[in-house]
Amino acid sequence: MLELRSITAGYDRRAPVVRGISLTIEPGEAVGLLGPSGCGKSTLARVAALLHRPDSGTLVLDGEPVRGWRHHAPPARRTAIGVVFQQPRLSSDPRLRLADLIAEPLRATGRREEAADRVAELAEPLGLTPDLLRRRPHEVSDGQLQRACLARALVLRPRWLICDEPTAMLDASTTAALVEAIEDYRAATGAGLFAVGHDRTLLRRWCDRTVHWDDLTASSVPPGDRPGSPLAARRPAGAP
Ligand SMILES: Nc1ncnc2c1ncn2[C@@H]1O[C@H](COP(=O)(O)OP(=O)(O)OP(=O)(O)O)[C@@H](O)[C@H]1O
Repeated sequence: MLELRSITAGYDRRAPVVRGISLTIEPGEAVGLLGPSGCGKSTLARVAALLHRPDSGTLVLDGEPVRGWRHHAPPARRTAIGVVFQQPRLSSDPRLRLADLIAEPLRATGRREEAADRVAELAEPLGLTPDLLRRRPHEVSDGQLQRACLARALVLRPRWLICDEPTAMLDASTTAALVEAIEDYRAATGAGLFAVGHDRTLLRRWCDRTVHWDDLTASSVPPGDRPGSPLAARRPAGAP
């Protein structure tokens, strides 16, 4: 289970962008999160991916509260989660050929000898030909690079996948290929998915359950403070 409990997070402690959000994803469940641009979805996804330490609240991963973030997270924790970001170029080392980019997590965890087999296994269903695997990021399209980034996210066989608008800039056929690859991976491994996006139709098709940012925010605000509440209307201006 992946549980975000009362998470408050952001880039300035005095003005957090995520405020007291709670969300639970059951093992193997696919949950989509919809919301307007700039509301804090990516920030929450980064917290769930152990990439952004929240100001307060708890992330419980497979029954254990997370205490370390980024490079302070224990390797077993980090490798339980695969992440795909919106912009593949920002998350790819431009010096690496696609085959090495996909194998990067294996090298980083001392499993270099598995690289050749695992890259071949992942590349074929994603349409990454041997020719593409030899190229560097600037020599491939965004869609081809995003396919490689998805393969990299799957290479350690994570139990959880966090996808932050991975198909936002892609055409319909690349989107379909990525979604199918993720669905196949989940069917084969039972991995859970937390997908953030704007595309309601895609998320609804892809996920077991879709939640809207406003609903998460509403449930984190005491009833009397919610917009439209008679209690909120009666509250004097400036009252806490
Ligand atoms: N590194 C950062 N430093 C300061 N502010 C940031 C940083 N990253 C994001 N923000 C701000 O935090 C807020 C939430 O951003 P976030 O990327 O989480 O939103 P989002 O819901 O994912 O948006 P979108 O759907 O447009 O990707 C925005 O106001 C954004 O400008």
